[in-house]
Amino acid sequence: MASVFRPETARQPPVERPPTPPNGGRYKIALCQLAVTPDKERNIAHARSVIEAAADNGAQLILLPEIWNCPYSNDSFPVYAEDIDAGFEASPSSAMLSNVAREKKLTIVGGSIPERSNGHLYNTCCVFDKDGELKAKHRKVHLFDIDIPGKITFKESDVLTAGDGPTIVDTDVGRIGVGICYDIRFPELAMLYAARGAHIICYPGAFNMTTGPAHWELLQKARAVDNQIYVATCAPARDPSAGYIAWGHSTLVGPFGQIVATTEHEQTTVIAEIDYSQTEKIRLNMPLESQRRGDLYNLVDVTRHASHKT
Ligand SMILES: O=C(O)CCC(=O)C(=O)O
Repeated sequence: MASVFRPETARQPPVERPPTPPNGGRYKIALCQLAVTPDKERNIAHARSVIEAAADNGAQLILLPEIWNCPYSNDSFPVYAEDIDAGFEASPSSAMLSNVAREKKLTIVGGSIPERSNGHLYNTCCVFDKDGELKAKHRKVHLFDIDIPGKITFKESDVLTAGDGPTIVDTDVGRIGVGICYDIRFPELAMLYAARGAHIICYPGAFNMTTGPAHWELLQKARAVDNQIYVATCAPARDPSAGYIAWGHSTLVGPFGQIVATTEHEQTTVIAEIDYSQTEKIRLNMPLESQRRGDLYNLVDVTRHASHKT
């Protein structure tokens, strides 16, 4: 029996909010919109230097793009995949993130890389704490399978396996929910994170030249405003010569649905201030959580509509 959505907001008392992180929940986030090449070593070295520069500019939370260590393509995933569970020697991308997190005392939501595990490939985001410890691993739960004829066709499920759970993790900069790119299209995941007390949802992503202009900003604002929560996204920089052309536009959206900071498509780092007291204020001004009518729209009974085939 498949059941994809247990609306904790409707069925359960709200989860106790985690304590506000140090400094009243104020800190800087860096969205590192990296240029990605077919040279993995170069991508890793480049990412490291960008992260170091962001740290030197005061960032405490780093967000990287979806698939930052290789080109985004089904052909590349098996070639560049790393076995993260086999230790850092088997995963140079994770090793670098762990080292730089420890050295610079950063929380890193490490974008995503292709992961190989037990004969499967995943699109995986690793979260590191300021001691360089791997705190969580999110495997993209909704694979990007779309076909808009003449515009964009992609079928991740030809190569990748979907992850089997949401990922929420406590860090020095608060409780973070993680989704990867297409995951942002599914509001239930963001609702679940909000209900579990997340301060911010981070989505590494790589929208394209068709769905990017149509939906990228809209989806970020929707997830933020519905849940009165910070939403951060980070995309690769655009490479017009690549097989898959990314939209870029890494963005931080605040809990009122407002754009706090954003950029165009070139390689850059967006550094922006997060202030969780804003979230508290907006939730007091507009107390959606306590006004929710779970008695009217309890969505537990969705099993007959649910399908999860991977
Ligand atoms: O949802 C979209 O339009 C793009 C998603 C995507 O590019 C991805 O999941 O990698």
